[in-house]
Amino acid sequence: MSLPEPPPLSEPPHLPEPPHLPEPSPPVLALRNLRKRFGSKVAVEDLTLDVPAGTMLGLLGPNGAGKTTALAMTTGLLQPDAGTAWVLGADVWRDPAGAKARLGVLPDGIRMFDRLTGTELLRYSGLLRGMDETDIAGRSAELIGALGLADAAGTLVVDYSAGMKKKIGLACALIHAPRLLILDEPFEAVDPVSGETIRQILRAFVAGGGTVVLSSHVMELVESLCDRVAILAEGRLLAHGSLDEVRAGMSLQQRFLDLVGSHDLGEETLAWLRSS
Ligand SMILES: Nc1ncnc2c1ncn2[C@@H]1O[C@H](COP(=O)(O)OP(=O)(O)OP(=O)(O)O)[C@@H](O)[C@H]1O
Repeated sequence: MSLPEPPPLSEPPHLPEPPHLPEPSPPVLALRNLRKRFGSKVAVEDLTLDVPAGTMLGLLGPNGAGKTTALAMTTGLLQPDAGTAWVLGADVWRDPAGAKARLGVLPDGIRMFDRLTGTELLRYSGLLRGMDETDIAGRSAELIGALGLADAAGTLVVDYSAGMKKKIGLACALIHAPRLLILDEPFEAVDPVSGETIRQILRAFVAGGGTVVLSSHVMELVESLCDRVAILAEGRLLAHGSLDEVRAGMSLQQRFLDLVGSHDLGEETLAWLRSS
């Protein structure tokens, strides 16, 4: 007996081509398992973090959380006990020149060559970066003007106020137009007018494709300026991601307190301070 012919197989339905998704670009900053101890004190433990291009990340944490230690390991200022840091694919510890060429750094408690004037310090920074004199002169004048330091350009940096030192340090970090800025408390001691100028500079830098990592204790500042947040406490990363992911529907302040813990003072604490 002959079997009936099987029905002809229908043509597979024509599926539309999947949309072409761009390859995700590699992170500008990649930290892997960074660790630093000072004696028995764990300053940073197993820190792993990616910072994508064109973003501004706010690094938050209570005093002593490990922020400065983490940023110092990231910028080649402090040798980690373990782990690695890459800046645009360059290993900060194996290829320091490659990494630092793309990096602008404002360290905390900077020891600057403060027997130079502001203009001389900027020129020195530019020369260190291999810039030519004409570019240095043009960019220095622009940075000094933008940061409100024109009247102090010829003054020795040792005679600058804390806020002025912060601003000339920021100018030194910017002069070679880096791709990644790492700024440890850039707004500390800076007056509100200069603070607004710095915000504008950083926003324009990111809009132009640059990437910023900054540490701060000011939640409102991070909330209004940064699109990514990382929270560190006792050397460990408690949360990181986009601002909305980290906030999880709360204010950043509340989320921070929930994560790191707050402590209410009891009625009797410092009772002697009350005058009545
Ligand atoms: N050179 C050092 N020697 C010994 N301990 C250190 C050293 N540097 C930092 N530490 C310790 O490591 C821990 C992390 O300090 P770090 O300065 O990184 O914190 P931070 O988050 O930047 O603090 P802050 O917000 O107060 O500036 C602290 O307990 C600190 O005492």
